[in-house]
Amino acid sequence: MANIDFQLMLITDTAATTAATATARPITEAVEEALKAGVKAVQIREKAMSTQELTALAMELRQITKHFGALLFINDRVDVALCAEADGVQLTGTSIPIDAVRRLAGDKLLIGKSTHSLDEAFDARKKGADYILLGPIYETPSKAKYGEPIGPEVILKVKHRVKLPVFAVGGIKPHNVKEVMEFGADGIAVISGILSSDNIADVTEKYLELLR
Ligand SMILES: Cc1ncc(COP(=O)(O)OP(=O)(O)O)c(N)n1
Ligand SMILES: Cc1ncsc1CCOP(=O)(O)O
Ligand SMILES: [Mg+2]
Repeated sequence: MANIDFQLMLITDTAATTAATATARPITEAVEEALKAGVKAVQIREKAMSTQELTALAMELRQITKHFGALLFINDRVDVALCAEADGVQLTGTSIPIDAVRRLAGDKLLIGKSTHSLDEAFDARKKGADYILLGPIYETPSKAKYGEPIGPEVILKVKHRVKLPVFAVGGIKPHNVKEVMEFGADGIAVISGILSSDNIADVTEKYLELLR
């Protein structure tokens, strides 16, 4: 199983990010630009893709991430993660349970869990997750339907009670990286801050600099 030795996870969402003119290009190109700038973990999160499209993208990004020495995670789809020989799977609130994934994948996959509260974080640890995403910390259009963001203070509470790497997600922009890290996050996960930027390389370098 791979090590969780990254601080910045880039999450893909072509539906949300290719609408912006500056980033209207294949997702593989955008991801490659971020990898060139130093990203060491990529999560493919493509809720609207067919299984075949998703598998093809996973295979392609597997080659590219390997070339850059970066980890690859697949949102929700354990089967696709195994097929593509990804490093991990990001389980959501409606995914196969953590213990079932562990039985299926053994130590082939890191298991991340998407969590939105202290209770969910605690539960993820109890059930055997390797790390969690916690959010949405700040307002972000893609999660507006779920109500108010949870705020950065929750990170501190989770870190006190849950012995797992915690990645803050949701509205993480360069100006609030310092805040989430001060509240105890081990790292951050970002979609629009990178993929909607008109200069992916520059903004990626900026995030990485802020995390040093
Ligand atoms: C507050 C909140 N947000 C999102 C969801 C459902 O999605 P989730 O389980 O977080 O999966 P990913 O967004 O990480 O793919 C939820 N249940 N509650
Ligand atoms: C996947 C996810 N989980 C919680 S918020 C979120 C969306 C993050 O997107 P952005 O970085 O654009 O706010
Ligand atoms: Mg989530």
